[in-house]
Amino acid sequence: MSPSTRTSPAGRPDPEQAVRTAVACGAPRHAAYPADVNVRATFDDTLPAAQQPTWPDQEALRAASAELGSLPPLVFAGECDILRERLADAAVGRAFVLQGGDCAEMFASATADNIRDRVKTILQMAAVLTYGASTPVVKLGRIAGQYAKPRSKNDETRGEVTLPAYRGDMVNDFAFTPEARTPDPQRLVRAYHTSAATLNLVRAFTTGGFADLRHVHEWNRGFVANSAYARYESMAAEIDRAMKFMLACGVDFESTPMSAVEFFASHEALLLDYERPLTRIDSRTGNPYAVSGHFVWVGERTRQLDGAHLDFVSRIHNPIGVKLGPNADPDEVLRMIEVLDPQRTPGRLTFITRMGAGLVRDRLPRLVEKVTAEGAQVVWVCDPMHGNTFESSTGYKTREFNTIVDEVEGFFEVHEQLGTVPGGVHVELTGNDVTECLGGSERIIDADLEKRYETACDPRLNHQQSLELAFLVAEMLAKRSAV
Ligand SMILES: O=C[C@H](O)[C@H](O)COP(=O)(O)O
Ligand SMILES: C=C(OP(=O)(O)O)C(=O)O
Ligand SMILES: [Mn+2]
Repeated sequence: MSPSTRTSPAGRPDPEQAVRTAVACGAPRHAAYPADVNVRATFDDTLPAAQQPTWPDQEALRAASAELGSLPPLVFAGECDILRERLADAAVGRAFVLQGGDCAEMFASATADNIRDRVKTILQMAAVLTYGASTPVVKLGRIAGQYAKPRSKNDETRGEVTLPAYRGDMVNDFAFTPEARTPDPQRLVRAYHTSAATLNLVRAFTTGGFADLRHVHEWNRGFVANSAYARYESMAAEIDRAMKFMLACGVDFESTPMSAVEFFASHEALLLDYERPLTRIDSRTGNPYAVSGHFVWVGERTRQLDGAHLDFVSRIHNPIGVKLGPNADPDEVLRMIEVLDPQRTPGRLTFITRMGAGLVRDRLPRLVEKVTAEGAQVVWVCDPMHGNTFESSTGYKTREFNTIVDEVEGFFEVHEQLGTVPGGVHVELTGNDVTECLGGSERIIDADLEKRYETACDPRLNHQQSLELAFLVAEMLAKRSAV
């Protein structure tokens, strides 16, 4: 029997063998996947993968992986292609990206109210940013898949007790008991189903009338009606006039994009035991896509050039991101571009920089200069959260609102000086009135943090702080488009 016709024990053509044969015959890597093959077979399992859990039960892991491999995709490859086109616009300043949501989603928090309030917050921010930027805003949730966390320590100690660190609901439970902290592969399957339910509701909210710009604008007027936010009243009034102008011109507010908006799902592609079985061949093109979300990114702790995460995202055709911290080496970043975007496909690659407010003006320019000189047209997105985390005097992991704003300002200044495009912002936020980040016009102080500190990992901007940030970023954008 020739290798290409060898059959699996079930009597069907052996897909893994077909892939091996195609690769051996010199087929390019992406063309090597026959259309009905689960591409898992082709990932390089020998590469080091940082930040993976130690699953105690390998048999249970195999079962969970097989189950994930048989479940339908959460997103359609065609939607990922549309997002890539939107991101291509953001790379050249014809759109602006707003990426936001929880640091760590939790199964128990995937309720209708929580999902609605998060979507509502993002829609409100997007409306303000659209006005400031005078361009469409690409709405990208950290949602429906953000269930795995990299950690700086493997263990957590409380008093005399040391247990494995919480690594996200996809891996273990936040409760501090040995049972809860033991990684359980069935959680991978639960993450899939919770993501499916979340995405279903997100799609309903964003296409079923909830996102009508007239409602969104009314919510924003409610926000500025609070005297704490009076300084944003003039921009809200300008938007009001613009809305009335559109109405007078006969703009149909029932139609797309005034009422049904595009909303995309993203998360960190951290857990390869989740991402690999959820990678599928697009029947239209024969190309592999991660179908766990429209956009996935590789985090600061897992972006090693010879590591399994960059290898994974190099093989999928989704638009992808890589986080870059203050120690990112410009030459390393150029090599990343070669691996991840060899064809220089517009919208394919986003760099999400998280330098810290104190370093952004010093460290970002050399990266942007080198990448630009190379001719790569990436999207530059500012994550002003992850470089600005510290422990409060009361022992909470927190961030200061003004420092977050300062990093975004630094990001805009750098791009202004270099004549390059600030393509978007990436924030950890919730629609709830939590007290996790300090400051903002509500003046949250250290002593407030204990009142509603609900995050399972990093501190999020609450609803009001998120809107306030949107108004401030809109002002920065408006200043830019005015010159
Ligand atoms: O977003 C995630 C955190 O920054 C990351 O998980 C590290 O957090 P840790 O230092 O609490 O482990
Ligand atoms: C872990 C995260 O970020 P980073 O990889 O930038 O630290 C995150 O986005 O939650
Ligand atoms: Mn985080």
